[in-house]
Amino acid sequence: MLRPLRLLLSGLQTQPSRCCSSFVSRMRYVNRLKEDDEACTAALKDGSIFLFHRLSPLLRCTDVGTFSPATLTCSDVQSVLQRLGSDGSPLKEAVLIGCSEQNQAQFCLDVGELDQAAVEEASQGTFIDLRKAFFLLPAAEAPLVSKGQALLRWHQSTRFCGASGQPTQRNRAGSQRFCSSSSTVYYPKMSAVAVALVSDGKRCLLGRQPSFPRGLYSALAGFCDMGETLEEALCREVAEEVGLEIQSISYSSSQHWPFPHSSFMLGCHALVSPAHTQLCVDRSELEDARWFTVDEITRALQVKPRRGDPPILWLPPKHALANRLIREWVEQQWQSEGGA
Ligand SMILES: NC(=O)C1=CN([C@@H]2O[C@H](COP(=O)(O)OP(=O)(O)OC[C@H]3O[C@@H](n4cnc5c(N)ncnc54)[C@H](O)[C@@H]3O)[C@@H](O)[C@H]2O)C=CC1
Repeated sequence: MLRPLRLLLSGLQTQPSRCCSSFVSRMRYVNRLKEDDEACTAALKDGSIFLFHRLSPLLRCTDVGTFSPATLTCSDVQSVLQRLGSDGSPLKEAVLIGCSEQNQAQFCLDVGELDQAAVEEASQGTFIDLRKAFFLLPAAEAPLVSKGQALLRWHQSTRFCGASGQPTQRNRAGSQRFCSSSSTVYYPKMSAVAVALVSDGKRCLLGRQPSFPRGLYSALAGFCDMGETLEEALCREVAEEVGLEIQSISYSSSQHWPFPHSSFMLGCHALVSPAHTQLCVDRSELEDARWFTVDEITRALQVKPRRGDPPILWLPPKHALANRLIREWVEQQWQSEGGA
C-alpha cells in the first residue's frame, strides 16, 4: 500500500509551525532564479556560497567539536579570491543550490584551480572528502553539500554535447546546459535506485557486499533498469540477489545519495511469505545475506562502530535511507508485539 502523504511530510522535514506561504514563495523564488539570469546574478551578490575543492566541501569545526559547512558571503569569496591573486572570474561558475529559510539564495562553487591549503587558510575551513564530510555533518546539513557536490560534478562532466561533441553553455543558475549546435538541453540527472527492507513478518533480511566494512549489513538495493517501475525493480533485485519472491511492497521515503555518483534512492518495505524464506544468495552480487530478529537489530542499532572492534553486526549510518527503513521496521515490530 502506498503512503504518499507521509512521504511528502517526512521527505520535506516539514516543521508543523512553518508558514506555508513563506515556503511557497521560497520555492517560487528558486524557480525564478533558475529561469531568470539577471535575477540570479543579483541573488548571487547577496547570497551564501559553499566552497568545494575538487568536489570536497569546505567544513568548519564548531566550538563544541561538531562540523558544519562553511557558509561564505559573495564578498567573503571575492576577498579570498583576491588574496590568492584570482580576478574573481571563478564566481561566474557558482551554481544555485536553493534558498535558505531566511530567503537567502545558496550557491556552490568549486575552487579546485586554486591552491587548497591557501584557500583553507583564507577561509578558515578545511576541505574534507564528501565520503567523510557527509557523515561528520548533522543530518539536516549533509543533503545540502551532497546536492552541491552532485551539481558541480554534473557540470564538470557535461561540458560537451554527446550529440555534436561541441561545448555546452550553462544558464546563470546552472540548472541546465545547452548545446546551440544540436539544440539539446541537458538537465542534472540522478540514477534511480530501489532499496527494500525485506521482512517475513517476524525477521528482516539484510545483506553485505565484499566492499562493505567488516560486520556491516544493509538493506538490499539495486539500480532500476530502463523502463522498470519501482515495484518491478524491487521484485527483480530481490529475486536476483537472494532468490525470494516479494508478496507486497509498501513505500516509505526517498533520499538523494551522492555515492559513488548521484542516485535517487526509493525506499520500501517488502514482505515475503513466511513459508518461503529459504535464501539462495547470488555470491557474485552479495558476500552474505541473513535473516535477523528484532532483538538482534535493536541491539545493533545501539552499537557505535569503532575502528578495531570485533566483527559484530553493524547497521548503515543514520544519514542512510537503509537506516531509516530498519528503524521503521523495528518500531512496527514492537508496536505489533505490544498490540498482540
Ligand atoms: N542510502 C542508502 O541507505 C543505501 C544506498 N545504497 C546505494 O545504492 C546504490 C546501488 O546499490 P547496489 O546495487 O547494492 O550497488 P552496486 O554499486 O553494487 O551496483 C550494482 C551494479 O549496478 C551497476 N551500476 C552502477 N551504476 C549504475 C547506474 N548509474 N545505473 C545502472 N546500473 C549501474 C554496476 O554494474 C554495478 O556493479 C549504490 O550506489 C549504493 O551506495 C545501497 C544501499 C543503501
